[in-house]
Amino acid sequence: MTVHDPKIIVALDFHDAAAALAFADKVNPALCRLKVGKELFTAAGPALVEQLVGRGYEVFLDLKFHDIPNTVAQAVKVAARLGVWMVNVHASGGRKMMLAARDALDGEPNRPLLIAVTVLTSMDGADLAEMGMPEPAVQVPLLARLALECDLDGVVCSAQEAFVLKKLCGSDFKLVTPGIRPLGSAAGDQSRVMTPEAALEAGADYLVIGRPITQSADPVATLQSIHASLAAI
Ligand SMILES: O=C(O)c1cc(=O)[nH]c(=O)n1[C@@H]1O[C@H](COP(=O)(O)O)[C@@H](O)[C@H]1O
Repeated sequence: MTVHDPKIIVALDFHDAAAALAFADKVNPALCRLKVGKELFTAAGPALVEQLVGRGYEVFLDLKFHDIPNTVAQAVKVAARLGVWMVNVHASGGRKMMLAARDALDGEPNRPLLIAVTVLTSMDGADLAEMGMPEPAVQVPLLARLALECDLDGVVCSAQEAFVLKKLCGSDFKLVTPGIRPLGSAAGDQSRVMTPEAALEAGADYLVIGRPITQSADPVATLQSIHASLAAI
């Protein structure tokens, strides 16, 4: 199956480069984009990212930078030079941090999309309340507006917030949604979940899916069946 501009970003949450490359060899860049997060990056580092880019994949480097503005700005600049397609920061790092990150990417010949994590999809209202924050339905739009004002390209949010955010932030503002669970798959540590079909219908631009694909007995068949379910939408 070949998909133009695949909406699925597979989270390569593997322990080592060999497992990640074995997965990358089974699929292809027309079928999915790939995400390298903290586990795999800590194990395999920038060399693995460059290998995936070299194989033609659009890579989302998900290191969720959250630090003082200068540190984050320099980190996203280095990420851009790895040739990644997308990189993220935490919106809760604030306006000055996001503006510094955005400015740092100006002039980079291969500027990746810069997006901000709003509220992690593992968190619910009770988690936020004990940190003195309002519920996701309030906090996510607030952080998404801030990211938009900082001229970021989009946010990471739950698909549960996608419909509201598309109206609030406009159709060009990318909504990247983890916490995607096909019917019947375990939620695990995710709280704000949605099926792939409902997420796309709600306005999500990209669906981040990890364990339901990578831990499936036949990951390629699972990926293709999710694509088939999306094709009708
Ligand atoms: O930035 C992310 O990618 C991210 C943000 C978020 O709010 N929630 C979230 O689950 N993620 C990532 O998305 C992936 C979800 O994986 P699964 O829960 O296995 O589908 C993981 O790699 C997470 O690190």
